[in-house]
Amino acid sequence: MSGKKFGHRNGQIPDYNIVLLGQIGVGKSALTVKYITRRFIMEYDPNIEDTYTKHEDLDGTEISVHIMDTCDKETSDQNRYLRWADAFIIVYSITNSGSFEKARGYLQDVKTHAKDVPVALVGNKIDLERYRQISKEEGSALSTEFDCLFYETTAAEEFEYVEDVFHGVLHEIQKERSQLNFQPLFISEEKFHVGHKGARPKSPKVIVDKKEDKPVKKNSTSFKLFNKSFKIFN
Ligand SMILES: Nc1nc2c(ncn2[C@@H]2O[C@H](COP(=O)(O)OP(=O)(O)OP(=O)(O)O)[C@@H](O)[C@H]2O)c(=O)[nH]1
Repeated sequence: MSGKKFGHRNGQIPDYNIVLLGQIGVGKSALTVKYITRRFIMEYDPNIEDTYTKHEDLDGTEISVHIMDTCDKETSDQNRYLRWADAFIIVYSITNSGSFEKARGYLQDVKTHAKDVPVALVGNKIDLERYRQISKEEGSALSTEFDCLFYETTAAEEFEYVEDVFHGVLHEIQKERSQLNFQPLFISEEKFHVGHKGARPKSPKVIVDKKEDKPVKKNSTSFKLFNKSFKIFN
């Protein structure tokens, strides 16, 4: 325990919210559960959308990682995650070219509606190399087009494949936040601005602590609005 930093504000452990998006069957649940439990579990109910929590040590600082494993439905409301996310992981399967096209659609949506939020494009199932339909070069080119991180991975083999993805994304969030700390914070009646970026309020969310296997409700953070605009320097 010694030498570990606990949070950065009010002694609280900082939250890192990650949303996984992608076509059904690409392995969003498998990647999430592998990251949380280090185990590969074969089957999940595709209709369940959960938020999982894991405590992490990020370069000696304790953080809470919250992962929303979405289910891909035409009717689903993007607002539930767009404003909540600190980062997105957009998953496709390297064995399914349709899922790659779907990933492109998600990249377009996220880059349009959640500008400046870190994004990683992830090609999953590289253990199934013999069924590959999307080359690494195609994946990399798409990530360059959308200026985001790129990984190929598998939930079915070593934990490190999955850990690399999540740690890369967590570091990206950390980088983004440290840049924001040096920018002026504007508070207006309408909305918050941190520098040129809109701050994302915390949505009410249900945390499923897999250790305890029961949902834990978290209160939403309330914001106090002022009549006038203030400029605060951190
Ligand atoms: N071989 C292999 N199979 C995988 C991998 N990741 C997931 N799968 C399998 O692919 C199927 C779909 O995985 P899910 O994790 O359920 O996919 P999802 O994206 O969450 O999709 P839904 O749960 O249907 O919303 C399951 O049978 C998994 O066991 C992987 O990296 N390699």
